[in-house]
Amino acid sequence: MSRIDLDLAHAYRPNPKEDADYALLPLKMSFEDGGAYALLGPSGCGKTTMLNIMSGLLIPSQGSVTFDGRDMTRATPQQRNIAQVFQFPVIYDTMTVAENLAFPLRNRKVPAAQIKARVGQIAEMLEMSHQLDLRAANLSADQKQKISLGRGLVRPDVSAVLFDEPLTVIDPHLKWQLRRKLKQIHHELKLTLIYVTHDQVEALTFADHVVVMTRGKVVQMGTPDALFERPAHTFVGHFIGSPGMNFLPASQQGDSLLVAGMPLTRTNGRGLPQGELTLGIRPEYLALAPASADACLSATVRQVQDIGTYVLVSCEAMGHKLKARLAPDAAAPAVGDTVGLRVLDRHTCFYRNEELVA
Ligand SMILES: Nc1ncnc2c1ncn2[C@@H]1O[C@H](COP(=O)(O)OP(=O)(O)OP(=O)(O)O)[C@@H](O)[C@H]1O
Repeated sequence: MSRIDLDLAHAYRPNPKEDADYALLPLKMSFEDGGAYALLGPSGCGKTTMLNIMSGLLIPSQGSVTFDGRDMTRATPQQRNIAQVFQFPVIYDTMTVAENLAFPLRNRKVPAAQIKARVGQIAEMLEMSHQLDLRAANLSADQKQKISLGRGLVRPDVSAVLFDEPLTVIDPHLKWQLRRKLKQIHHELKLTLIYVTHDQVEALTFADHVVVMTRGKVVQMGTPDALFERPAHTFVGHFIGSPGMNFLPASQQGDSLLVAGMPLTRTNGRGLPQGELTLGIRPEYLALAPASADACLSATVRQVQDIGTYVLVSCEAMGHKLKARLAPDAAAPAVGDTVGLRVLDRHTCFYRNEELVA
């Protein structure tokens, strides 16, 4: 296994001039040895480009890739010793499950006894021990993709295992089980795993560190907790969470903070910079108060939805839409009620030019 350092940019077109010409804007980041990472972002944000640059399928148009300090920018996937799992199964239909799992080890001339032990271990982890002697051709698409996952994980000596949306073809129930399973496997095998997905639940359940990307830019790399509590960029606040963060225009003027044009405090204990800001507060932290409560924004309740595990209250304040998530047993307001919204709380974040400032 290796620590992987990227210091690069990539444009598919020659002579890139503006940001939009880059599939990956200049970035500098490290993947630590033995970590479980997810690359998360919407379609087209550059996840696969980054993964292919790490695996050696693509050479970056600028900069370098190093493994444990060694320059690997132009090394082939074989030289990098990387295992890759794709969206669709890559297996041999004519072989049995055991032969498929053993294949990457046989290729490396691993002794037969070690192959048997490792194949047994991986099959057990993926709950495929009872299928080892079955021909892959006779298995369902789900089961075939499990073999692909197993083949990716079977070699203990790889620099890293890269997964590109590996659960796309998996049935939703099994998907849920496999996400957890992969996390468990990571703890047991201690391999460096890098997992591409556009699904936040998949990223947050699997990874210890999530790299959030948008429009070719890495906007935050952090633990699932950090992405939730302190989104470094408004995109992270909006993209992570269900529903995403609420945003309101704010302005610090002297010692007075205006939110959506309303003066809410006359102190600046948070050390906010003067001038225009964007206030962000997650629906989980947006508390409702009586309409007359101090330091609250007055709002009208537009919708109350019982989602089962929580109640979602949609409000409108000064023309801005906000959502609050209440506990299922909390007293919910009625549609049309006027309520106070406590938008200032220790969880409130402030942004300028989309970047977190306080
Ligand atoms: N071979 C290519 N030639 C030219 N442009 C490309 C090529 N591959 C990707 N791109 C462009 O680079 C950008 C990033 O694509 P990339 O596939 O890395 O994104 P992604 O986040 O993996 O998206 P998806 O989830 O849809 O695969 C996109 O604008 C895409 O159109």
